[in-house]
Amino acid sequence: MNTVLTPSQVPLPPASGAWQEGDPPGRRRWYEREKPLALEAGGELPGVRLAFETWGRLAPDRSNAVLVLHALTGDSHVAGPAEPGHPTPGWWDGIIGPGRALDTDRWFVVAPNVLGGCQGSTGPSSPGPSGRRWGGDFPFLTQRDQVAAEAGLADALGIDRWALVVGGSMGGMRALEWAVSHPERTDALLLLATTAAASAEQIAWAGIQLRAIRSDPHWHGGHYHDTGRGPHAGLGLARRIAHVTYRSEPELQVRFGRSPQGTEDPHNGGRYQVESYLDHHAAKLAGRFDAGSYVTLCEAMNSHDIGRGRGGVRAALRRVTARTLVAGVGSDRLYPPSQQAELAAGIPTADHLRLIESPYGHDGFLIEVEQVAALVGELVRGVPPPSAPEPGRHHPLS
Ligand SMILES: CC(=O)SCCNC(=O)CCNC(=O)[C@H](O)C(C)(C)COP(=O)(O)OP(=O)(O)OC[C@H]1O[C@@H](n2cnc3c(N)ncnc32)[C@H](O)[C@@H]1OP(=O)(O)O
Ligand SMILES: N[C@@H](CCO)C(=O)O
Repeated sequence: MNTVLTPSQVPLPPASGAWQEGDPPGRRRWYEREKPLALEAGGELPGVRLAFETWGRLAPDRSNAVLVLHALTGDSHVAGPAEPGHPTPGWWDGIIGPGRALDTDRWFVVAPNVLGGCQGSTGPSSPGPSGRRWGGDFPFLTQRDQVAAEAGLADALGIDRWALVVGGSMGGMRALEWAVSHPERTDALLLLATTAAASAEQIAWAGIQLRAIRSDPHWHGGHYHDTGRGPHAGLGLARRIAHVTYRSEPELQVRFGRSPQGTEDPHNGGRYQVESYLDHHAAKLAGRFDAGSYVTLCEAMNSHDIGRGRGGVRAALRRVTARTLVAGVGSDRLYPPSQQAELAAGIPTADHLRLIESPYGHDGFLIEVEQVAALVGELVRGVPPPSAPEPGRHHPLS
């Protein structure tokens, strides 16, 4: 039987870049899959566990469930204050909560940490079948495998269909996969700054980052978790490269220009401000994220092609029946709005393409909370209220 565990029932949290054995689990709970997960590329993954968080209460008719799917280095902590295991407030805190766009007096919001990740879900830093960490033996995953694991979580929660599935960037890939592989379980869909298939340039940027990590002498083919050292330099380099692609050229120019960092002299071994900024983001990620997970997730993103084995992208998009909004960020150079235009044109139930106005580039979908909240509001407006929970009785999952 698939099980859902509360923090006090969790026997051994998997170690990871951010969260080590013995760390307090915060408000996370865990779904444990009974059977191994059959993987798209062949083989299977045993011992699948997904960390997830929920907000609000599931209605008795289970009609008010919303699935929120995070991007590459995000996690299940979408809303709420900093807490044990999550040193920062939720990454979309302004969108989820009482009176907010996803009003938790009305909606039951579920956010899992992705399969292959390092914030409580099974990934390369988790113990494998031998009891040792998977490391470099962790299997290759696709977005479809990740969604298959999430479908198991939905089953365990008793959620037959999502009133809304929301995701940006990598989360948008999984949201789209939900709507294509489970149209009968996806009533509405919000796709932000994402694509139907990873493009050559996206694969190229991720490929360079993978090279950086694998070139680190502490990578050891992915088997570094018990060496006491990790490929932090490689991961930091990968984050620097990625972060430039996440922001826009005008933003970097206006914000940093040619300024030196403090009293440092770039003509004499010192750094420019923008270099210091990237150093900061590199160190921050290396301190909170597992390099093996980064590799697994980047490879899964590179594999993303919604049309694979489905007669191509156009045929796959025609399977979507959810009421859909697609939005891009005007200044996004990594996931350019032309990719979202393809989605909006190809999904029969999609409204016209929306553009988030932002100088921040791809990260605009994380930063422009008010505009994202307006899009969520547009999708959920008009949905009849779910049946109210009986006074004094809480659903066991809420
Ligand atoms: C720790 C966690 O659990 S994070 C939560 C999960 N993570 C995610 O969801 C990933 C998604 N999030 C992100 O990618 C990012 O955090 C974003 C997009 C939300 C950040 O966007 P912004 O708010 O615009 O941050 P910005 O790019 O301006 O960076 C600010 C940081 O740069 C630092 N900084 C700014 N200029 C400089 C400089 N010249 N030198 C060094 N550091 C600098 C700031 O001090 C600040 O540091 P802090 O974040 O440690 O407080
Ligand atoms: N900066 C974000 C967006 C990636 O698409 C992240 O690190 O998850």
